[in-house]
Amino acid sequence: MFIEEVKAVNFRNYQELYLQLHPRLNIFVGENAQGKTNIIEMLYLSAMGKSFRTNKDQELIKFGKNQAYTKVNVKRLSGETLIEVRLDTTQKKKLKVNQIPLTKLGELLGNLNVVIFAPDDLKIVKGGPGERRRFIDNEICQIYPKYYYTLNQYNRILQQRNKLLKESRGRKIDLEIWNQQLAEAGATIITYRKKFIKRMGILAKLMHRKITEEVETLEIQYDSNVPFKEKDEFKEIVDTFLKKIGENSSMEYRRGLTLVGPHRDELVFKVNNIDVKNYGSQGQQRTAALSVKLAELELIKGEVGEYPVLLLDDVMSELDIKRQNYLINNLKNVQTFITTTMISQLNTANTENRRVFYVSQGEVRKCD
Ligand SMILES: Nc1ncnc2c1ncn2[C@@H]1O[C@H](COP(=O)(O)OP(=O)(O)OP(=O)(O)O)[C@@H](O)[C@H]1O
Repeated sequence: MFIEEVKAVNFRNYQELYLQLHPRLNIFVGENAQGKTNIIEMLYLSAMGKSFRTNKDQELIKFGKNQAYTKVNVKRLSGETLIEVRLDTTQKKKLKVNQIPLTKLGELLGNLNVVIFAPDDLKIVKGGPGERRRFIDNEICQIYPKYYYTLNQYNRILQQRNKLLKESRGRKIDLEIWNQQLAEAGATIITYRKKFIKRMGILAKLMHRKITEEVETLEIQYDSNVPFKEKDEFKEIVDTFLKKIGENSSMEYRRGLTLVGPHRDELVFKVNNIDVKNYGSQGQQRTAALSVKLAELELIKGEVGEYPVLLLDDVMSELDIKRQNYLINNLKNVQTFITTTMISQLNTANTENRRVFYVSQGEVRKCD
């Protein structure tokens, strides 16, 4: 799939933006703080219904304005999809796909698939477990939109259960119904994560071998808080979940908190058998994160039948020339957006296969 056209009004520092894009490589060049990332953010918003930089939609509206509007045309094997987002300082955002208003954010997911790699993505490897869970959940949502509802449902049950535990002030209360609900929603999440992480691990390992020229081996391990066995299916995971709740019950009452479930899952990245979060070099951490992102391209293609769009925000300067070239020259069938401050950093052998845009103070000019 690829994005053919983009339109935006009063989005961040753009009063009006209209772009016709290259189906393969689009490079946005400009000095700092000119609006390059804002374009990536707008594309991400069209895919995910939210920004990757802020949870506050208001921040996306141009200073001094009350509304913002974005529109992207996506060409897919199945035809064309038009995605519109309307933001308002006084109302909830409105989403439309092919001119039909959506009632839930979840309905947007899957219309435009994107993979983003931004400087912050180093957190996937370097950050806390919450960052890794958020990353995995976002990826699964894109491929299986139903997962989004399960996550919401799980979080609602978790909140309610935590509230009851807190209010009980250490006294035993009847939580049986809540335990069952938590275990079922939780086991659904674990089943999705288990399947996804296994496939992602195989692909990321392959990518990582290529990028490191066969020198290093990446392994990704799903360290679930509910200790399932490899062969376990949903039913067995529910049973293990309930058993673990039973074992931790006294502690839960004491602490007034749910201690069992996928909200405490962890993901471990190992390079040549060493935990890269704690012992890896910066370069190893970055390469591990990049491999995961490239694996996602293949994963999404496997599920939806075509490559997603790749958004590379300001990452080129962090990579050595070999790795930059790998990204630019080996992703031939993937529409890629790159932001950079220096075009000379990029070695794009085939100049016909790309479009370069200069970005300056919220204005974009196409070059060559
Ligand atoms: N809501 C807003 N309204 C108007 N301008 C905004 C808004 N939000 C951010 N900006 C402006 O957008 C600019 C930042 O844009 P962006 O983050 O895309 O920069 P960039 O070109 O990617 O820079 P860098 O190379 O430093 O990453 C800043 O000038 C900022 O003041």
